[in-house]
Amino acid sequence: MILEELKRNAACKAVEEYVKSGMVVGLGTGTTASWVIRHLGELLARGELQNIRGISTSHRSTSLALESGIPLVTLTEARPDLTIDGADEISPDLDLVKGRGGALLREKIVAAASDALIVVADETKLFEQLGHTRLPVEVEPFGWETTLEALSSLGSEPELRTLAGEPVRTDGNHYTIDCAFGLIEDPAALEAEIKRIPGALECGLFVNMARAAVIGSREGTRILKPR
Ligand SMILES: O=C(CO)[C@H](O)[C@H](O)COP(=O)(O)O
Repeated sequence: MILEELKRNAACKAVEEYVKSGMVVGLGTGTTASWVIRHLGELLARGELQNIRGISTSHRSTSLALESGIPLVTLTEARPDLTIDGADEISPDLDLVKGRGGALLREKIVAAASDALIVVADETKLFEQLGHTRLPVEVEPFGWETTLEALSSLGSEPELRTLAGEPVRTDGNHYTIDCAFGLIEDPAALEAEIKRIPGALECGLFVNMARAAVIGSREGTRILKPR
């Protein structure tokens, strides 16, 4: 089974298990979250779900939601009953690393405003400990070099995210610094340390936020709860 099928299976199961008619749903960003948006659109078109409104976490997800026929609202108008989003790493406590897709600040704002966060992923995202991939930190472009130095002094190897030699801009017009910390012993403590840096707007550690993870694997799709 190819990875894309595992992501799709997880996304469809999460929608069918957790989304009820009338809900406001936070729409994540990334390839797995895209399957969530498509499946929500299909169920709405078939009348199996009704009166769903989405709150999007990125321009990409906004375009896909509108193409899929999902009416969108903003956080000014409503709060999500739940958010379904992908992740780059998932620990047994369901702590997460997110942000490889460049939307972590808006994703965290929407997830924090939701009654529940449900993660969707394929089985390659499960780890005993977080820190196998670089931890993304969304930063203010002004003085980003000093923010990079501060992230380095926390013990990471930080790297500004670039494309064709230019800094990549998030939807909020910020930069992202990807930090190699190695294995992370205490995600909550690291998150707190990073957030003390003035130019660091938000980091990709989502600690104690996910209520469940729906995981697509070759043996089937399963739902994990925090350990
Ligand atoms: O955090 C994210 C975007 O900021 C994504 O949810 C994360 O990178 C996972 O993406 P994918 O489902 O494409 O593997």
